[in-house]
Amino acid sequence: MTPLPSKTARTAPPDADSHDADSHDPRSPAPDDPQAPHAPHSPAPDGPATTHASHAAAGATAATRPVLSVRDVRIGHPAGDREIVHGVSFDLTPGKALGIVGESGSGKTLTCRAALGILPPPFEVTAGTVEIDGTPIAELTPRQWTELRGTTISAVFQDPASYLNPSLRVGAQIAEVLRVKKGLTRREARARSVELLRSVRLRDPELVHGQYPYELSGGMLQRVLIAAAIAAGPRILIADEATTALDVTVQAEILDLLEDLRERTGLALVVVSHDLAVVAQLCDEVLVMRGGEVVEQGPTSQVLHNPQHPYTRLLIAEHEQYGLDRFLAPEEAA
Ligand SMILES: Nc1ncnc2c1ncn2[C@@H]1O[C@H](COP(=O)(O)OP(=O)(O)OP(=O)(O)O)[C@@H](O)[C@H]1O
Repeated sequence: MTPLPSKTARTAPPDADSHDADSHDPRSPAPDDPQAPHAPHSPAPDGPATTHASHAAAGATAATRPVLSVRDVRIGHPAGDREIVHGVSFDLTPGKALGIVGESGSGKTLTCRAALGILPPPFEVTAGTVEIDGTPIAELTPRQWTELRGTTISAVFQDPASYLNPSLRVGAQIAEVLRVKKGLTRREARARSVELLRSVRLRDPELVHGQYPYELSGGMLQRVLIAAAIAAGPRILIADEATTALDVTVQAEILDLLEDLRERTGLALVVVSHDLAVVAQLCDEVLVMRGGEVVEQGPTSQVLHNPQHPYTRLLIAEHEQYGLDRFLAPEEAA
């Protein structure tokens, strides 16, 4: 657990540049075309404790129109008749951040993977819809997915080393994203990838650009992966336990970086973390999962200060042992 000040108490230095930089795990395999069936949204009969306000489509402006909309998504193994995630709904508008917390195995990662169209077989979205920019992802062709990934939606997962090609210099891997996704020339891509490495606050970006993954620490690799993930200027970034393996100082720097991107570029964030401190710092809204169910959902300060579900209270109680009050702003600590 990482005691950190709340997002209202932190300010991010405006030095990072990235929004028209780029994208996604350069080595990640092109996922299959998600042909998951989808059904019209219907409210869960016994839904979570929630203060989540759904967006009225009519009259929504660009700023209030969700870039990512998840509607009662259920994930399971159709052949085995086994449902793992029992209905998740949220809307994410530009510049907003949603935190997903909950116990191990509660379905956080599968929910993210469903939104990215990369559910591991044999799992499928068995009901509900995911829309990116108003388009149901179940209708996307593989080619459309290829275009969207990195440029509209991108992701950073734990264990960055497994997402980078060990035999290629890291700069070349970011440059490749820029060439493929942004059509930059080799020279432009190199310059831009150095800029990106600088934007994620790597101290000697020129040097790092020419290094191989094995030459970098875990924190440096995670920054490289973030640089790759934002290189094509995505509008949505899913960070799944992206800072979990890092030491406290590096974690704080990366959270600052994400917050900065969100504020400066309108990047919409989904942050999966077991750490309520991370969510308190970054997220406007939080969704609490347990056993594949959303047990509580609402504005972060409200959920953390006035939890309605016993499991949320338990999570908070566990964190309080580590000083929850230290990462909540005084005015929030009602
Ligand atoms: N590739 C897979 N093959 C088989 N089962 C899987 C796979 N991925 C996830 N599961 C199962 O699906 C359930 C939900 O997993 P998921 O990874 O979404 O949980 P999580 O909340 O992200 O957990 P954690 O916090 O430990 O990462 C778990 O029971 C898990 O064992």
